[in-house]
Amino acid sequence: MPVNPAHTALWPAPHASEAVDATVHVPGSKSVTNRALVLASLASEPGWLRRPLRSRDTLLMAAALREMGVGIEETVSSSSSVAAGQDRAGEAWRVLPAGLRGPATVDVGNAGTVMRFLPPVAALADGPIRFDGDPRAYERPLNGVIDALRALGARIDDDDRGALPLTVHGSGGLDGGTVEIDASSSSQFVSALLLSAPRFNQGVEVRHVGASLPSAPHIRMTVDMLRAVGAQVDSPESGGEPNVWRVTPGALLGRDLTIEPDLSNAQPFLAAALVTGGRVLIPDWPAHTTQPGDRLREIFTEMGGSCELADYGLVFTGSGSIHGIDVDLADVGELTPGIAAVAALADSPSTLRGVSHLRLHETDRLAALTKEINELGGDVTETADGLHIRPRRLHGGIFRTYDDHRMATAGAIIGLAVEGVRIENVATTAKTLPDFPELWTGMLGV
Ligand SMILES: O=C(O)C1=C[C@@H](OP(=O)(O)O)[C@@H](O)[C@H](O)C1
Ligand SMILES: C=C(OP(=O)(O)O)C(=O)O
Repeated sequence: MPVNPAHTALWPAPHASEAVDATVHVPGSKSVTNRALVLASLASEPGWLRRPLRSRDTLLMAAALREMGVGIEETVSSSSSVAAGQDRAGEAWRVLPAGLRGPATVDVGNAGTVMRFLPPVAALADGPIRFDGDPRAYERPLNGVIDALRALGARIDDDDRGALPLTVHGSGGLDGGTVEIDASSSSQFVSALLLSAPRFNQGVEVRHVGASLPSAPHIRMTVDMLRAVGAQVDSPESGGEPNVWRVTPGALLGRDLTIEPDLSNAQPFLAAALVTGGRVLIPDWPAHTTQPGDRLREIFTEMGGSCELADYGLVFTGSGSIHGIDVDLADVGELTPGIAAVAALADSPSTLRGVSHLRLHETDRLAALTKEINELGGDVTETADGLHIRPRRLHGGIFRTYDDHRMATAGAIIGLAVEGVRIENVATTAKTLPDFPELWTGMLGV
């Protein structure tokens, strides 16, 4: 876990001297925004994304699609068809699909969604598309996407490591068909193949053959969003075979979609209510969603809070007590850092299971959480598939983030309860939540 010397600035994490009582408007979902951008780019007519997330991961996605020829216009919507309040930020993206073409170069940064969702799009383009990214992106698994695309008819040059950098030699179309993949290291392999599949000549049948499959809600999000733009998809949830998805070839509709708030990015704010015995309202929390962050209502309730979901949003209230939890997080792995931070402050031990694949996320999250919480006096041990966390009295110190946005927000949660926590490179939250420091201090009224 190398530390980037350019990112050693220290941010004094605010300590909460009283219970928080705040309303926090959380920006749009990364996962929904980046799927919506891909689907709108593959559609046969223009579409709108309203309240898109503007963060490093989504701006990289938009830039990459533009590089391949798609028009993505920034608009301040004054359309009378937009319901009052729908466009609070006054911002939307109008997506104008066009013939996809190379040569082009895509910078994936360290965005799993960009590095996995776009090679299948590139296979549909006419011309070579080169993919490159952050050093960490070279270490993140991509073999499931590369091998599957080759099996479906694509020509790809890589260095045989099954990872970045690589060039997809698009030939203007892809045969498609049936493919077996092992997606145990990332659900994004499945999502990637499904998202572009309506444009493959034969569509696709994806058969996952690995031992386990993380992040099932994210695959359901892919299936739901495909269906919402007119794709025909068979999935295990709709009565199909387990671990098999089929997408029929066909044209996609351009939609007018308002992006839901990012519920995984709501996590630190809900955690603040839990840790301080306070209350936080997150407006626009969806009544029905495939976002994994919705599981926080149940997980943080078990850890000591209570919540009320109403038309206007979610009110989450802490009780003043924080309890440990024994929980399988395989479906909701991206919530692990925030849960670990709360667990370190609880009144009993926790066991977090089912998340060995987090070792291949933005950083090795199991190692990073163990090291950083223990450096503040904690008692965390790594298991084969998660963490054991025995709460101890913590002290201040530096909390390193390893270029991982969720490490930064985890450190901020601990800082609420522990004086003198300083977070290295809080700016790394720009990956999915550039406004995090302002939202955090705004919530605390400091
Ligand atoms: O499809 C998506 O939008 C995501 C899927 C998950 O990836 P993994 O299955 O690789 O964990 C999740 O952790 C990531 O933050 C977003
Ligand atoms: C794992 C994550 O991101 P990515 O989309 O880069 O995989 C995350 O946001 O927690």
